[in-house]
Amino acid sequence: MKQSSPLILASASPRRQELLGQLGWVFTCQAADIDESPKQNEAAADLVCRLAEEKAAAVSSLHLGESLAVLGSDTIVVCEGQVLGKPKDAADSKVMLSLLSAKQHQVMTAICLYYQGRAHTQLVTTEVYFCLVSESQMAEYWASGEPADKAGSYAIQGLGGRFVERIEGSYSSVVGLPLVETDRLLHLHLTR
Ligand SMILES: Cc1cn([C@H]2C[C@H](O)[C@@H](COP(=O)(O)OP(=O)(O)OP(=O)(O)O)O2)c(=O)[nH]c1=O
Repeated sequence: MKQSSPLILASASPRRQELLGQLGWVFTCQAADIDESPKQNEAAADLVCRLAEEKAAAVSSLHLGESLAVLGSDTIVVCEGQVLGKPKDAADSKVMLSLLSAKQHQVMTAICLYYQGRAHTQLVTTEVYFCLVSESQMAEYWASGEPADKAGSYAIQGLGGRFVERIEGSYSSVVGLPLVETDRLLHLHLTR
């Protein structure tokens, strides 16, 4: 069956592009340029949902009058009530990995499908358990270049996988796009 509406993934992330590709939907990509700073006293769940919605809405607004669907997504790491985005530098990365070391934290990914003027949003939370990470491992890891564009300063799918003892929840959500929930959301509102 033909897909009902063209679909745009509002993202510059090659990981999200690859994950959405796994689901077999036909789509194009367009990066959303939004301010990702949190509001004062904004809860983590509210922040990640708002950013996914703003990414989808921002790309939608570039296509006014066109009948298309836009999928936005955002990922944050939350540990002991602190929200971790992407690290600014090596020192910031060390602070983040020290916080995560030998502890449990949450990875929250929100997805938002913007379609026919409405936002359909879902939050997926995964529990991640880190092993002890030494200072030399933190420095070596920063030097690899991998943590720089990753929320919480690690990538489970890369070298950072060595820090992850176990997870409870969705692996693909930690990488940036929860496969089951995204497919369900798209099927609910679009046909193909
Ligand atoms: C925790 C973790 C995060 N990440 C990534 C997922 C997200 O791409 C990134 C968090 O930044 P985001 O701001 O969610 O996304 P992005 O800037 O990469 O892409 P865009 O806004 O254009 O869609 O961290 C991993 O790749 N692996 C991990 O294990």
